[in-house]
Amino acid sequence: MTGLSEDMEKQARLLSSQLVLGDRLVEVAATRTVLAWKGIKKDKKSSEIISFSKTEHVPLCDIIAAHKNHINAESGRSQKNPKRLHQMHPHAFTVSYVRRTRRRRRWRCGDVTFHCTNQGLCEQWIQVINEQLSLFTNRPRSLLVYINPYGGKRRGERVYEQKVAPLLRRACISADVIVTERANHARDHLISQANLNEYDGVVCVGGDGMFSEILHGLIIRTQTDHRVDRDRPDSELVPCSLRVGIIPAGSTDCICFSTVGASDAVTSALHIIVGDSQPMDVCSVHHRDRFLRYSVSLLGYGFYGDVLTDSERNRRLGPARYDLAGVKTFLSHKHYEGTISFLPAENKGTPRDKLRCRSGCGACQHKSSLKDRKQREMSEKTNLDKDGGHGWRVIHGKFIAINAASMSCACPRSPKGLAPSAHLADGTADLILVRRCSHLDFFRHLLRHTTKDDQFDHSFVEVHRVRKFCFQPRVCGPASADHRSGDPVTSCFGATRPCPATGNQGNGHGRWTCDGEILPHAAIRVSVHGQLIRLFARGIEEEQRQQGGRAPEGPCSPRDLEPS
Ligand SMILES: Nc1ncnc2c1ncn2[C@@H]1O[C@H](COP(=O)(O)OP(=O)(O)OP(=O)(O)O)[C@@H](O)[C@H]1O
Repeated sequence: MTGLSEDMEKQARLLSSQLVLGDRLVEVAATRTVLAWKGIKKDKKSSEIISFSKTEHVPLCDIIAAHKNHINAESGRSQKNPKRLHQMHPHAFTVSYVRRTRRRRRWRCGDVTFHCTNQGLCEQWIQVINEQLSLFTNRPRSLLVYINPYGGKRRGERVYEQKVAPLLRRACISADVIVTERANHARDHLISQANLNEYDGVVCVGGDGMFSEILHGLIIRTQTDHRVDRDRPDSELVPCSLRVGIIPAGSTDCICFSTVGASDAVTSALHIIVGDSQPMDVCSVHHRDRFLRYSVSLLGYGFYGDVLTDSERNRRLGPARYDLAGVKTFLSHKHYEGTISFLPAENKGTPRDKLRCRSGCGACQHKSSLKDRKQREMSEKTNLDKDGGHGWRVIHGKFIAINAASMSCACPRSPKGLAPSAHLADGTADLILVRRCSHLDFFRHLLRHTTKDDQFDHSFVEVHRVRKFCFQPRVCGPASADHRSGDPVTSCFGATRPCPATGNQGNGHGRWTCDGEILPHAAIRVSVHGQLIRLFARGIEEEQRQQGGRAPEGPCSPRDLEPS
């Protein structure tokens, strides 16, 4: 194996031989972690080796599969004389692998075809590579796919058939596909019908609304199977065992963008194939002792709740409905009065610490054990503090918006997101309180979501990293006994006489949007459940800039994914 780099030499070689790649003779070696090839140029007359070209290598964890290639001409695009090549080297195999493109964080499938004269050698290569790939136990073999045919621009089925299914077939992953026939079809099927033992993961083809259905289906099914009462706000929820893949095909693909870094079906499919795993926190939302919904991205009261309520009235306008509703809600400039109580997250950084949650994020690595969680619950119960008792803080005020983000909520329009430093899986949410302010000030705050300026650097905005929070809209008449007692949790739901809505001067009830759905109650209680689900994703990768500011092309970076 002359010429291959030293550390490759050190690794146990599985197979090496001289093959033909295009018009070059190459030395090819497969080790336990990498497939490497290096070209040898020969003098045409003497057949003597005159130079070596650069070594190319693909980490084994980025290889999708190796296949016998019957049609040599397929690989003949770059060859001067494919017909002659076919006669001289009639056997060939193609290795498909994941490669980065120059477009931001998008992955594509690359192919490299090697030719040889010997059929046995060709088959040996295919066998060895596929045997090594089968040792990656994190890769799915069987998937349950739900497609929303009406999501976004109604391209879900086409996107799946044209872009995703061929890749899954190439990677030898089987898929049972269900095209949904109504809203909540996927959720109900997961809760009561799907035989989840048959699958290694669930795939959602649609937007954030469709993902929310799958999320609810999986969490509810898991809690039911483990006899957990989800109506109790303090129930310890059991994490879901199946991972979820998101193929973006909706009008809002915020969750896909925030966990993969791109809204691209092929990129998402490749993350599923290589078996990526990204844990994610989930918020449970209750009203009194009644479960309302789960949330993984944004719980928004006031401005965002009003935008969504208005946009729902104009669904026929498609994605443009959000822009229209945004302008209308901004012009109406409503504010709402209420009390927000929250339990701050200690030793978890702050929403303004500028530490971005990126692939391999240190803050999200730690998974707290059941013992840790029990200890924390105990200390929350015993540690009294001056503000509200039991470690809770209480703020009363008039707010234009109250937002709780469990992730950055990045999207192509706001690449840093609503909560730029929020983490995907650290067991906390970032609570953003925008107090009543002038129209112009609110506009400045909104504008900063699209620029590099700090959107929290305003006197009327405050942010807190929290584990739990409650909200109680302003009530008319005397406060209840619970409210007077100063216990923030009971007082959240103690007051029962809401004020009637009074137009745009505040005091009326706003509505909460929970990952794009409107909640039926304004008084809610929210708890963050750390790492309750896992996605086929790896978080947003830092872009490696080359001179000229472009991301490098080539295979994905080797990760510490070793065959087990
Ligand atoms: N077959 C179906 N018919 C009608 N509605 C469906 C169907 N399948 C799923 N849905 C519902 O459609 C809603 C929107 O789906 P999805 O998120 O995929 O698209 P979207 O265009 O991004 O919508 P949104 O922006 O409102 O989330 C989801 O809440 C889901 O419950």
